[in-house]
Amino acid sequence: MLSVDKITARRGGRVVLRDVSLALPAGKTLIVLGESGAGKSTLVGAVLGLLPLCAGRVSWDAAPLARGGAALVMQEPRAAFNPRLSLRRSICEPLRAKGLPDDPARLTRLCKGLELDEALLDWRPWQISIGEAQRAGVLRALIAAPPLVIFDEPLSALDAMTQKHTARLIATLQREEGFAALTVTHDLGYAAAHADSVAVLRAGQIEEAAPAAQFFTTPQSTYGQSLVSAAISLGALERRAA
Ligand SMILES: Nc1ncnc2c1ncn2[C@@H]1O[C@H](COP(=O)(O)OP(=O)(O)OP(=O)(O)O)[C@@H](O)[C@H]1O
Repeated sequence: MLSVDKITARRGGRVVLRDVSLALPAGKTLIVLGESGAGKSTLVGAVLGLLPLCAGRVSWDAAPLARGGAALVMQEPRAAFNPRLSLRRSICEPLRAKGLPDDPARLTRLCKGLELDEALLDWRPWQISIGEAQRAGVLRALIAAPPLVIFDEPLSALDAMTQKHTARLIATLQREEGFAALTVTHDLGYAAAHADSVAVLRAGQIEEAAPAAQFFTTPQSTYGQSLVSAAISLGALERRAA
């Protein structure tokens, strides 16, 4: 279980996360919603241990989150890859970082799950489509079987059809692999379809945290209510309503 306990973090001398607490059980999906500048990327950096904390603690099963214990899937699919290296080389890098041998059987299984032609792995990242690069990024995140995967706006660079397809593949793999997913997004439709729980971040603080079913039917905070009603009027919550 991921526990984020009252963390406070600064950027450029300014406090941009204050007293943030979150809990995410193994195998579940917690979606953090928030407008631009709310502190979502800072939260991701803090959970990954990339930013020093002014206060608080991030732990997995009550111990500090180990190096390699969390993997990141970034918004810009090709950013995860060194353009000079084959995808295969970059994808297997998390195994090498953990001192593990390459695992061709697992690579083949994950490629199948992500509907990614394994032959593409010998190409460079700029030679494949954005949708393929995004799935290759998910493959790289999962290859060393981290207990926690952080998705930072994972689908926003994709067109609507590719978004739906990739989201479905990720959800199936999550059921098979059992990783916890911490996903930050602006996309309430995605959150309604995939979250077990939701946290709303606003100006660096948690405005509301609730099980997804509760949040989308009876949001408690004024900001949560405005998010849900805006999403309903834009038709982004159709799937949950259906
Ligand atoms: N390196 C930095 N130096 C100073 N301030 C920063 C730095 N990085 C981020 N900030 C500020 O911290 C606040 C939170 O930024 P953050 O990137 O975490 O927000 P976000 O919710 O991820 O936004 P977006 O959705 O636009 O990516 C913002 O006000 C931002 O301007």
